[in-house]
Amino acid sequence: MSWRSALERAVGAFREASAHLDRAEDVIAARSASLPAPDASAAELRDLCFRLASAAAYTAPGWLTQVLSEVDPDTPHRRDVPVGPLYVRVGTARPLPDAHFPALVPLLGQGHLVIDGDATDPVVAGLLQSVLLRVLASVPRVRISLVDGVTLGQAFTACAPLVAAGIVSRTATDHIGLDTILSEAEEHVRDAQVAAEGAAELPYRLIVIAGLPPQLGTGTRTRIAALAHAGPRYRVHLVLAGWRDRSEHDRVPAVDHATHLRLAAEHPLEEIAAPLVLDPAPPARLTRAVYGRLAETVRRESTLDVETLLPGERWWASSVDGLSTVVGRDERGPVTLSFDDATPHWLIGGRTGGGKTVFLLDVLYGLAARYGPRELALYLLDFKEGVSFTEFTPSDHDPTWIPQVRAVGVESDREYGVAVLAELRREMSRRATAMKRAGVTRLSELRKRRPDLETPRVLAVIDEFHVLFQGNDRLARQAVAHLEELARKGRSYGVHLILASQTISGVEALYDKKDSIFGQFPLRVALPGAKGVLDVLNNSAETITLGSAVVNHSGGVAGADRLIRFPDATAGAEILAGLRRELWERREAGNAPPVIFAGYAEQHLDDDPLYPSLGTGGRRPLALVGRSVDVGLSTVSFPLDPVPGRHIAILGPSAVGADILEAVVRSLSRQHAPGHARFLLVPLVAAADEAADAAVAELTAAGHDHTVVTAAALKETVAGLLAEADPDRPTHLVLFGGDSAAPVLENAGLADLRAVLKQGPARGVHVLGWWRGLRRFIDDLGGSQHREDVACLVALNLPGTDLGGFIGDIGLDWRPRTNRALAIDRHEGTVRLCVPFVAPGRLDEETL
Ligand SMILES: Nc1ncnc2c1ncn2[C@@H]1O[C@H](COP(=O)(O)OP(=O)(O)OP(=O)(O)O)[C@@H](O)[C@H]1O
Repeated sequence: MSWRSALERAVGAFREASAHLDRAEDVIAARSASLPAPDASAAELRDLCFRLASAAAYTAPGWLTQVLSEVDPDTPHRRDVPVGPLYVRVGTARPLPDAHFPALVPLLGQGHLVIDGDATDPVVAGLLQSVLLRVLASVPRVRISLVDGVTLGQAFTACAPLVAAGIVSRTATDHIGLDTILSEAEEHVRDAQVAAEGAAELPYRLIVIAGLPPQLGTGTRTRIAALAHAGPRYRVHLVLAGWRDRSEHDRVPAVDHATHLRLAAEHPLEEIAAPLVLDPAPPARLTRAVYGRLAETVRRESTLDVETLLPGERWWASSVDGLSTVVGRDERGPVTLSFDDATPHWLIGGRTGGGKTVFLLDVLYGLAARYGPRELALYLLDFKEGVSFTEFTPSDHDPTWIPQVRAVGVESDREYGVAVLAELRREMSRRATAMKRAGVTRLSELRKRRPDLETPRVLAVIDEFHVLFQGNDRLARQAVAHLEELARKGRSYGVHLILASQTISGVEALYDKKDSIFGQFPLRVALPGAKGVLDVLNNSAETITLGSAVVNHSGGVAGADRLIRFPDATAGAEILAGLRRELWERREAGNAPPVIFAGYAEQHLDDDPLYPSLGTGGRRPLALVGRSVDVGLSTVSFPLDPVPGRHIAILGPSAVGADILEAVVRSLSRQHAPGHARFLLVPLVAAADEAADAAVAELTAAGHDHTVVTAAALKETVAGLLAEADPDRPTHLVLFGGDSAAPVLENAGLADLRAVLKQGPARGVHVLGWWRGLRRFIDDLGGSQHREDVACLVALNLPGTDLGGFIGDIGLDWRPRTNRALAIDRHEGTVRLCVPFVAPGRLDEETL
């Protein structure tokens, strides 16, 4: 609000208040002037009552003073906040049986109502319900807290629709609930004391206590009295029933600014010297109608549309000083959160179904609409089953993508997560080097000095990040090391993280550090059911509902919370599809679609980016076996050159072994001109027949010199291999089931095979085989001391310890799993986790 409108509003409030004062003075003057003398006639008293009733209707208009049993349930509730203090009717004063006027008490903006009886007395329960209805129907956005320590919440059962709509919190029925409410109110007062806004900007807060919970200490009663003393100035008010001395020695403290209602007294309100009939509970029909409408209005007004998060103009923002986006709204309006020096990384928590994915989508679309690809690069990683981030990638029905997204991992392996973190670290190093060369110390300076360098802010989102640390193994240690480095240095290099999880309390690996890595995550977002995201003493996320979040900029400490609501991005699917297309159409030429790593997906040779580019004439033909689990999903291949050991052994009983061998043959087929290489295909086991047939078909179609060698002819073929070899015309001996070769080769044939393994590559002969068992393979080699004879290995479902023992790496961390293989090149010293090439549909049949 501008200072001018604030001033105008204050002047208006002042005028209205002084008008109230004038009116009140008139009423008092009229009343004292016309107070009946002891012998005054009943007619005069009736006239006075009439005038007091008119004054009351004027002072407390509409819902505040009407007789509720006479109000039409369709009467609308008030939509604008009334200016000036509020009086509420509590009953009817009856100086004569036929003369009466409404009895009002000052409440909001003024003081409190204190009643000695509690809600176990139906008269008090009825009165409380009537006061509550009057206030709720008259004052929009009033914050109400309910306490009923005497009838287990029964006094407020009519409020259920309001609780469901989040207008009032669930009734507290014990001293713990009461303590929480008092703490919130005290915090409200403390915040208000230091807030820049005047108290008139604050929402009203009304605490209605239907009766104090049993075993309430004097401490709590003192707190209530203190709140009553300080509250009205900051718009905190109480309706306090059951406030009476317990005994002569156990007295309740005095409550300042209070109007006291003493039920048993001759004149229950001492300000009105007349008998008083308290208002009964409002008709249930009326309460239902009003509360139902209120709940509906709040729901409608608080339903946020994802469009409200998007800027009017796309890609206008610069990320030099950070990234900011609107994530939702609170009672003061839109809430913007940032990635900058103060809050470089965010930690988000929430139970399954608590809205984490939706919140992340809100953030990502908000950022993608504001910052173009030169300002922002996104890496999105999800470890759980689901489709969280796939909507940013092209699909069959929507070929568009979000141009800022570099890589998306869905149902990712931990190795993929570590690869992404490693890539981000490399990016930090590149930036550090560029900054040194440019002689600057800040990324913003680098961007100014070297506009030619692309240095967008990088945001990596890791959903269910705790999975990275499951296992407490080598991988977990790598993840911790990467994360620590990124968390500590990221802000200096424009690299930011969002870690999201159901809980962070289980991630001990990150707590074990001297200073917890989470200290680098000052911005916390707690969604419903979040555990460990806020400080242990901060329980504000415990009661929030779906669609809301507690945002805390101070590492989750109590007192620094902001309750926001955020829209359901999935409900705005059409808007977001439109936005995606719009951003996609704006992309620059050369903007590549994101690399997608879907953990569950098969990899096919035909879809490999390298495969179509393979041609004849290369110096070292590449045998393609799969795609690496790294950020770019690079192709895993073994170069087949004349160096000893350049043979390939695929090891493990999984039928995927045959598919890999087929991919090897097909990829080599592309790199030889017909007649320039020889393929000898040996189908030895039924499990490989399909793959062997497909390989034969491929070689036939390509016009290659190839022969299908039967088991019976294998011995003779192997015996002649070296003699017939021609280094300029390579020979590939392809064993589809190498484990079945030994019986047909017999000792002499095995000796020939071993000679081929030793001397073959130099003469252009390479053995490519699938052995279903490691033992058999080692025997065929002539013992593990000959393991160097086959330098290229693809391990499938072999126990990690057996494999580690064979390759001489006892620390090898290999846990066989479906759709994964370990590609080992002993010459290059690489061990790469990969998704092997399979025949389409293979995984439907494959189980480990
Ligand atoms: N702001 C919101 N308003 C209304 N509904 C919401 C909101 N946010 C989420 N929801 C609804 O809650 C459900 C769960 O949301 P979401 O998928 O984001 O949860 P999650 O925490 O990611 O769960 P999981 O971890 O199981 O994937 C969805 O059906 C979604 O429509």
